[in-house]
Amino acid sequence: MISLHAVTKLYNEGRPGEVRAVDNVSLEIERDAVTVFKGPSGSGKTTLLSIIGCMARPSAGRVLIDGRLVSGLPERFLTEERRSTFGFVFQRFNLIRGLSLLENVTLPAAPLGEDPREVEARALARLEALGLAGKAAMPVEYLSGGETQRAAIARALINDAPILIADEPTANLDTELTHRFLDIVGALRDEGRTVIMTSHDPRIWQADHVNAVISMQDGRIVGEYA
Ligand SMILES: Nc1ncnc2c1ncn2[C@@H]1O[C@H](COP(=O)(O)OP(=O)(O)OP(=O)(O)O)[C@@H](O)[C@H]1O
Repeated sequence: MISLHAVTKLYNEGRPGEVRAVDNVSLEIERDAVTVFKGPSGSGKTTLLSIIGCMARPSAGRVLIDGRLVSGLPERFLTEERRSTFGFVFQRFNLIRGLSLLENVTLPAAPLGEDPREVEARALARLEALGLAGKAAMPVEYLSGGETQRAAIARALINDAPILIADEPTANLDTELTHRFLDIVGALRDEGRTVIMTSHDPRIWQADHVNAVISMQDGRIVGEYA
């Protein structure tokens, strides 16, 4: 269980242009489930995902992962938590130009000291599942928008992290690829993984694999259904 207690995030705190991006949110997110945040642009979804994924700290409130308080951890421990617990697909994909698709996908596994051949085999299997096996050797800057997005998904999955966090993962995908993505999400959940994402896409909110949909507005939770 991921628990948020009265989480608030202010940007530019105490300065002109202060923004209350997340406003006093309390919430429980089930493990082994797929949870989707929806809501208008600027409602705080990405900010909340960043806090859950230990990429940002709340200005106030607490975040617990399986009962462990993570919101107050020193930076060193937060980095470790981030690396061992989460895989990320963010809107800015941060793929590294000049490296091939396969190199980009295997990169997050480098600090973990695994056998590179095993990592590569796993990367190729993920690329195959996402319809990208034929592009493994291609420098990432030549990939299309939708291919880049799938590359980011493959990379997020490489470390078999228990929690996958994805910000608008299907924004550039057509219906066929959206369904393929949802099948992967369903398979991850069936393997006991947790998936938390944001989406503007009704195909995602209505998908069989999705267990909970949480609506946000102005930094607050305004609806929740399972
Ligand atoms: N680094 C930042 N500094 C200042 N304000 C920020 C920063 N990041 C986000 N914001 C503001 O916080 C609010 C919430 O932004 P956030 O990106 O979390 O919304 P969102 O619901 O994910 O939007 P979208 O659907 O457009 O991605 C917005 O008003 C945004 O302008």
